[in-house]
Amino acid sequence: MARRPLPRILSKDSAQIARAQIARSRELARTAADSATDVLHPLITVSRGLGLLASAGRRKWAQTPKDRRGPLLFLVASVFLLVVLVPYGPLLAVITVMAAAAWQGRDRTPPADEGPDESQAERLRALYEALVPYFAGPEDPAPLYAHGGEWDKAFTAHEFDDTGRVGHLVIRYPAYFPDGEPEARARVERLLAAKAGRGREYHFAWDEEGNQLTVTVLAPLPADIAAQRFVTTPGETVLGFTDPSEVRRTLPLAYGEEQVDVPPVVWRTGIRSTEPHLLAMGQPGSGTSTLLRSVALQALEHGDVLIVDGGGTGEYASLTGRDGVLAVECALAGALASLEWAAQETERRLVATDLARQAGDPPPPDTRRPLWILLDRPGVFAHLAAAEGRRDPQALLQVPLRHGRAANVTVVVAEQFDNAEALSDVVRQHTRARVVLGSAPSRQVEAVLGTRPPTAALTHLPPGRGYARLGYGPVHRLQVPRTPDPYDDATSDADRQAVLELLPPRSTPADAGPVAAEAVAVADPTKPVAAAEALAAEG
Ligand SMILES: Nc1ncnc2c1ncn2[C@@H]1O[C@H](COP(=O)(O)OP(=O)(O)OP(=O)(O)O)[C@@H](O)[C@H]1O
Repeated sequence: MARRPLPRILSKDSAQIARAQIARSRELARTAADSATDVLHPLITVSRGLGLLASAGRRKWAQTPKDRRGPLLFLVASVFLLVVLVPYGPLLAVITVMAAAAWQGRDRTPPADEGPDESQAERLRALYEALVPYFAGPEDPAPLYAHGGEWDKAFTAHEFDDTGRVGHLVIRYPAYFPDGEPEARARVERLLAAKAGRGREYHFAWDEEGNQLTVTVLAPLPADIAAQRFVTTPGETVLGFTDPSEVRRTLPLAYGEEQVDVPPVVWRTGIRSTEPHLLAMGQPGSGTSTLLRSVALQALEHGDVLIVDGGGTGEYASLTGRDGVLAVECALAGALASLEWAAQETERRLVATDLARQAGDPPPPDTRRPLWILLDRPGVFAHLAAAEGRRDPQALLQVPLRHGRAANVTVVVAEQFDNAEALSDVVRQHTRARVVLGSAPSRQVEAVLGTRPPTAALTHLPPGRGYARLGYGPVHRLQVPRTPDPYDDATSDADRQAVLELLPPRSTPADAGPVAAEAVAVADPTKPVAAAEALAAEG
C-alpha cells in the first residue's frame, strides 16, 4: 500500500493528522535550510556585496562622459600600479575590497515586527486583567499582576491561530501562588479555558520550579478511525488513539487504499504486565460497550473471550458462537455460571503452571492461550443478585483479578458512573489500567484515573472520546476506534463490513444458547471451546 498524503474525502479530523505530518516534514526541511544558510552566510554576504560594488562601478563608468573616461582609466591604472608596488599592497587591497563588499552586502531588511496586532494585544490584556485576582498578592511590593499592569511582562510567549484566538501562551506567575493545590490550579485553568475561547481543548503544563504555566490548544483527536487489524504484537491491545506529542510510537492505519500513521494508546497484558486488568467508566452512551467490543475483536486474534453483559441490550450478539467466544451471557444465572467456570479455569491454570515449574518444565500449552473476561455493567447484576438473594457475580472475579496475570487471564470491566458504587472493592483494587469516556466533572474523572487530566475537558465530547491511564503513567487523551454493533440498524454499511471482517468464523451454531451452569461444570475445563460445544450438544 502506497504511503501518501491523506485523500480529501477524509473528514476534518483525519485531515488534521495528515496536516500535522506535512507540517513536521516542512519543519525538518526548514531546519536543514536554516543550518545551511547559517554556515554559508558570510560567503553569501560578501558575494552580494561584490555584486553590488561591480554594478556600482558599471553605473559610474556608464555615467562618465566619454572625454573623461581616458583620465579615469589612467587614474585607476595608477592606483593599481601603486597597490602592486607597495609592500603587502595586493593583500591589503583584497582585504579592503572584501570589507567593502561585506559592508555593502549586509542584510538591510528591517526586522519583522513580531509583536501582536491591536486586537491580539487587546485579547492578551483582557486575559491578564482576568488573571489579576488569581495571581495578585496584596503584600507584594512589586506585583507582576495588578490592574492596568504590564501584560507583556507576565506573558512571555504567545501565538495566535488563524481565527485570531490564542493558540499558545506562556504565563509567568508569582512564586507565592499555591500551584501545588489542585483547586487553585483548576480555578486558573477554568478561567483561561473560558477567556481564551470555549469549545476547544487546552493542555496546561505547570512548571512549579519556574513559576510558569504553558497553555496549548489541542487539535481534536481523529474520531473516524474504523475498526481494523492493528499492527501489534500478541499481548498488546490498542485502546484508542491519542496526541502525537504524548506517544512516540505510531501505528500505520488503513483508510481505504491509503495509510496514515497515528499514535496509539497501547495496553500490555499478560505475564509481564504491570496493569493486567482494565476498568472503563463513562456516562450512558459514551462508548464503553464499543471499547469492550474493540478489545474483544483484538483479543480474539490470539485468545478466548467470555462476555458477560449486564446491559442486556444485545450489543454483543454478533460475537455469539464465533470461534474463541466461549459465551455471551446476558442473564444472571448464566453470568454466575460462566464466571464460576472462569475462576476455576484460572485456578487450574495456576496449579498446572506451578506443577510444571516444580518439574522444571515450561508452562503447559493449555495455560498459555490468553483468556479474556469482559464484563459490561456488572452493577446491574449486582442489584439483581441482591434482589434475588444470590451471589454478586463480581465476587467470582476475585481469583481472576488477583491471580489472572500469572494465568494469562485478563479482566475488563465497563460500568457507568451512576452505578459506580456497585463496583466491588476487588474490581477497584485490581484494575490498574483505567479509561474514562465522555464528559464528566473533573472530580469524577480524578476518582477513576487517580489524578486530574492535564487538559480542560469539553462540555460535549464525541462518543468514544475520553482519557486513559495505565497504572501510575501519564494521562492520555483517548479516542476509541469506531467499532459499532454490526447488527444495529443505525450502523453504516462500511462500519458494519469493517467489524464483520474482524469477527472470527462461526463454527458453533449461534442459537446454541449461553453457557449453562451444568454444561460448564461438566465440560473439560482445559478446553473452554469444548465447554461451549458440550453445552450446545446438551441443549
Ligand atoms: N469510538 C466510537 N466512535 C464512533 N462512535 C461511537 C464510538 N463509541 C460509541 N459510539 C457510538 O455511540 C453510541 C453509544 O455507544 P455505546 O453503546 O458503546 O455506549 P455505552 O457507553 O455502552 O452506552 P450504553 O451502555 O448506554 O449503551 C453508539 O451509537 C455508538 O455507535
